[in-house]
Amino acid sequence: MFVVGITGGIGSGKSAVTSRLAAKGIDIVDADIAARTVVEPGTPGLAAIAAHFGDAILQEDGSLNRAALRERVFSDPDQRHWLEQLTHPLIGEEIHRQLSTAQSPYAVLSSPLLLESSQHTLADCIVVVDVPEALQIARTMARDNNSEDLVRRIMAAQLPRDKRLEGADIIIDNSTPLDTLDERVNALHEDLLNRASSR
Ligand SMILES: CC(C)(COP(=O)(O)OP(=O)(O)OC[C@H]1O[C@@H](n2cnc3c(N)ncnc32)[C@H](O)[C@@H]1O)[C@@H](O)C(=O)NCCC(=O)NCCS
Ligand SMILES: Nc1ncnc2c1ncn2[C@@H]1O[C@H](COP(=O)(O)OP(=O)(O)OP(=O)(O)O)[C@@H](O)[C@H]1O
Repeated sequence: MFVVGITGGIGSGKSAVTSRLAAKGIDIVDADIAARTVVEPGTPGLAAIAAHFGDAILQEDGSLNRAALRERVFSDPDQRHWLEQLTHPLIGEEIHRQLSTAQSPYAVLSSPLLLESSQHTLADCIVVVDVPEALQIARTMARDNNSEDLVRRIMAAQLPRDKRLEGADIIIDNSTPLDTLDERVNALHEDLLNRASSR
């Protein structure tokens, strides 16, 4: 399977790109979704988080209080590293499992931490969705109702824009209105079909 890694910082527009590729029948594996799967109620992942942070990190129904954990880990790098050493191997297994069932002409692995983690080794080609940082912050604040401070702390845990761009085989500019993205994604899809078939 030809695996296309799609990355970009928080709020850069990875989902905007992958939803358009999914509409063309491309199988999408999303690391953020895999990250949720491995901490669902009843999983060893969630049990380990509750044992480490205490039951106050759970909601009344026993599921993870994601907002509380987000505040916790993005204000304390040690706690973030603890969470990552627990979840990243589990997320990696889930990504492998999902990629192994992919059927489309190429498969997409979308991850905010593709270049920061070993996930990039799974990708035959790396696409970076790029926007200026000010736009990244504005779009994320509008989407998640998070403070600018929290968004900046999350960004500080990710690669800076210039380093991420250095890792790109293909760059998709997502700084213009959403209706202009279709044309760019259509061209990207043709390019990826060609790369996959000529490999
Ligand atoms: C801290 C958690 C509970 C917050 O959950 P929440 O629902 O608020 O956010 P969600 O998971 O949708 O992530 C939103 C965005 O935050 C950024 N982000 C998440 N985790 C990290 C991280 N460890 N380092 C840097 N950025 C991160 C990404 O841009 C991501 O798209 C969650 O992000 C988590 O479990 N993170 C650790 C696992 C991980 O590294 N996931 C990233 C994909 S591999
Ligand atoms: N070109 C655009 N113009 C205006 N708004 C956009 C554009 N692209 C994406 N958005 C909006 O910006 C927000 C972030 O986009 P999206 O959710 O696709 O980013 P993401 O990279 O998947 O983020 P995350 O890493 O947090 O999962 C969303 O609310 C989305 O609707």
